[in-house]
Amino acid sequence: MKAVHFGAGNIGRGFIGKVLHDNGFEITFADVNKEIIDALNAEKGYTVHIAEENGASYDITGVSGINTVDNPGQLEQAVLEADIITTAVGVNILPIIAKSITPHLAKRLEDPRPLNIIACENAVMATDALKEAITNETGKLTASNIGFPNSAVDRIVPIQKNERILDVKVEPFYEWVIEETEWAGTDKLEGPNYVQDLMPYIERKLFTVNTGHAAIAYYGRTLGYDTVYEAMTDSKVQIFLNEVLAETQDYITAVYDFTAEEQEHYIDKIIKRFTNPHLSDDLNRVGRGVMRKLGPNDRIIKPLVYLHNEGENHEALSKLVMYATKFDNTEDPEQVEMNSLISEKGIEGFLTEHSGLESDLTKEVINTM
Ligand SMILES: NC(=O)C1=CN([C@@H]2O[C@H](COP(=O)(O)OP(=O)(O)OC[C@H]3O[C@@H](n4cnc5c(N)ncnc54)[C@H](O)[C@@H]3O)[C@@H](O)[C@H]2O)C=CC1
Ligand SMILES: O=P(O)(O)OC[C@H]1O[C@](O)(CO)[C@@H](O)[C@@H]1O
Repeated sequence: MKAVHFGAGNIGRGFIGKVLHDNGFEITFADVNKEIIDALNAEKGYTVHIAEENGASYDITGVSGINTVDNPGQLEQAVLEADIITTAVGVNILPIIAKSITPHLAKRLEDPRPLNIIACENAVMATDALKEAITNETGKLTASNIGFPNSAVDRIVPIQKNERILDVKVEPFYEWVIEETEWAGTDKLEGPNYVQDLMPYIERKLFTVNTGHAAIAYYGRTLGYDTVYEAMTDSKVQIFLNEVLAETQDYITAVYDFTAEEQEHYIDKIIKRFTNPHLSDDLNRVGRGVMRKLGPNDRIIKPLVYLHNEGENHEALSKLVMYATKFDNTEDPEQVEMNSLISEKGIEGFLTEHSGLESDLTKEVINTM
């Protein structure tokens, strides 16, 4: 069984690569990072270290790399042989990945073996976005051997520097939930959970793990912290995190069938993950892509707008919007763009135009500070 995985970064190597390897796949990583691809081709393997006391280490073998900048032609053979294509590149990059896959797809689909294509990104229904970008180029795909399951991926993998460039340290917890209805073929992966309806799982994850993380990053930075672990030692951050997650709990339990008790249990588990002393996770990583994170369907604005419309408490999420607009990671191009939009249009103009907030909610958000 062969896999092509786009994005040989932290999640690619540390999470998706490990699951595919454990399922017996030979993995070809496709990436624009020459150093990583050269190392994959030289080493043919790497080690995943679990970040806990006496944590285990797992050798991932049978891997290779394609540099999609220097050798895009090598993708053809890899796609033709693939049983699965996955991505972990960042949701904004998916249209570029679509352009890499599309030229080889028709020929691959003449082969009756099932092909599943799955985007493993932090966004609601990211595979749908990848599928749309692909079908914009190919027109409607009628082959019955192709599946585009959406998925939710959850494993904290900080930016890190290791002695061996490919090795990667990951938290012990992981969850990969896949949309069963869209899966092509009968051979499923061991490890992921397959569900009929993904929305409850993806929104619960995005609006708990990722909203919570955003709260630590954006508020923690205003208090001068650099890492999640440091910020979580401050009771002000803990209190704010609890307030934010109580609000998103109201969203999750109102919109889906999770009970308050189930959600509280889920939150407890996640807060423990945020205080893992064996991981050092930079607030700049957790807060990266600030414009994406302030988008209408992302982790802050969607639950905020819902709670506002329902007349429910949304004060902590409103403050979180303001902390996000004050983030200061000028190495992130999205931060630079946001700063320039805010100086041109003001916070009010930015939140109305970019986040899609109605003017009454925009005013309310601004007045929380
Ligand atoms: N790190 C984490 O804890 C988690 C990250 N995610 C999501 O996983 C995705 C990847 O995140 P990370 O692995 O942390 O990022 P990363 O920055 O470590 O890896 C992304 C990789 O994609 C590559 N890439 C960029 N443009 C590309 C292109 N055009 N073609 C091929 N490769 C390209 C980069 O060179 C890099 O190696 C993101 O959507 C993120 O939101 C999801 C859950 C956890
Ligand atoms: O990867 P993104 O969407 O930029 O956001 C970082 C978030 O994703 C994670 O990497 C994993 O879920 C979290 O650490 C964090 O909440």
